[in-house]
Amino acid sequence: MAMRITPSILNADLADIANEVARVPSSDMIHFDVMDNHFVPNLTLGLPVVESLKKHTATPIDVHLMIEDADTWAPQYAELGCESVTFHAEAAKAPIRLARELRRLGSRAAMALKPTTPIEPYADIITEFDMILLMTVEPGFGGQSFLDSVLPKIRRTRELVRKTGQEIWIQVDGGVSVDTIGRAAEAGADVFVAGTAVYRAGDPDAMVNQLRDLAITACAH
Ligand SMILES: O=C(CO)[C@@H](O)[C@H](O)COP(=O)(O)O
Ligand SMILES: [Co+2]
Repeated sequence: MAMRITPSILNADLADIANEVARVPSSDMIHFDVMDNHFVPNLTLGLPVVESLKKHTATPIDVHLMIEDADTWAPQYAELGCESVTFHAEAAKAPIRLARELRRLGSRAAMALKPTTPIEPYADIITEFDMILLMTVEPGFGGQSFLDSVLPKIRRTRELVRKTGQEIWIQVDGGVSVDTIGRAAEAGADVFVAGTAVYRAGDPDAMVNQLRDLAITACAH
């Protein structure tokens, strides 16, 4: 199984985003956290910044929308050419319609679940998505500790995905590091967001490659 690493620029120097992205050329995607201070108690960046960043990088953009009105805003990120757009199940009013709209606009469609939101109510609709994001911290801030309590949900989601026979990525986000990525990969994740671990490393690009190698090794066992 391919293992993908997507550094979160939330933890980079936000006054120098284009250069921060250029520091991690080995990344499979760049994770862009959008927060509205309603769905989560924090405020970050939005559409105009993504639009500018798109002109500076060819690396696919993986947008993570932590906003209340996902149905209105998510398609606009797809229209800007973001390769993957993730909205929260807890926020979307019409997740199936929204997923189809994102795909129609040429983006991969993804749905995120907070740590305590179960996957089972969504079992019948996961084929509408290209990726399921299982949060391994409460959304809102970088630099938190990985929640091992989410590992059984990763396993259950991997089993649901296997039964569909489709290639649906399982992403984890929050507290992913050299110490935790193996457990997440072994449980069934194959896309890893890493903010602090990458941007606090002495060599961020070497860290991207190290994390990917650790995930591959863990998955092989
Ligand atoms: O979505 C979020 C936080 O809500 C994440 O994408 C974090 O930005 C990841 O940061 P680390 O936990 O890796 O430091
Ligand atoms: Co995120």
